[in-house]
Amino acid sequence: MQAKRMAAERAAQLVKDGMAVGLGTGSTATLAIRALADRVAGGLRIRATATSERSAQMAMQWGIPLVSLEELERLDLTIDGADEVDPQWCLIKGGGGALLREKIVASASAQFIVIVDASKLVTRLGAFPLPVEVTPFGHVQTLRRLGALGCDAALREQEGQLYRTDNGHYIADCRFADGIAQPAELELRLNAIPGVVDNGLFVGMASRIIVGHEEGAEELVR
Ligand SMILES: O=C[C@H](O)[C@H](O)[C@H](O)COP(=O)(O)O
Repeated sequence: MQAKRMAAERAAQLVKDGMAVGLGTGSTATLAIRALADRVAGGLRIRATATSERSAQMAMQWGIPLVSLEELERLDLTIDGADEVDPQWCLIKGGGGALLREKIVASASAQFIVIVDASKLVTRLGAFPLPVEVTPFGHVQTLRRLGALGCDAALREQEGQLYRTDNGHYIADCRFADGIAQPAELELRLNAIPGVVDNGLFVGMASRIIVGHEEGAEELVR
């Protein structure tokens, strides 16, 4: 947790007065929301929009002024975690089920700051099952077509029920036995399947990657 905190606190320092900020989802993003809340309590003036109901709840509780994405022309910066980061800065996200809103918010941001601990750095994506958000309608067909792309696709469950995202969809966690060789191509192929709303591959989106360690944080250089 300390390493995640180091990355989160470094990212929170990048936020300047007057910025519109996207708040990510997950344990690392939560630490960034906390760090930002402390800065807001100290006088920083920002407007923020959240990538999940959970993050919105925390931000509200901790005194960060929230607006809907629709009220913002653009975002200056979004801070979010990731499940895997490869050497080309391609990401897998969605372990917490928030990938769709995360991708919408990140793509509306001038800067997308990714915060991770070193355990998230991989040479090839795919040891972490790729989350794909699918519509409940037709999901059996959709999963079949996902499987035809060479993965084992299983619907995510939570407490014995099918997991539902904040958008009311299911998540199919897709395991590719040999990992993901071509993330950019796979992202497009997945999204071309009817019934797929979006997938957790984030390609060419990260502006900065901050890696936390026990004693500090470093920025990856490309
Ligand atoms: O849907 C969740 C997000 O993509 C998270 O940012 C991702 O799963 C990383 O979460 P954590 O910081 O808890 O490892």
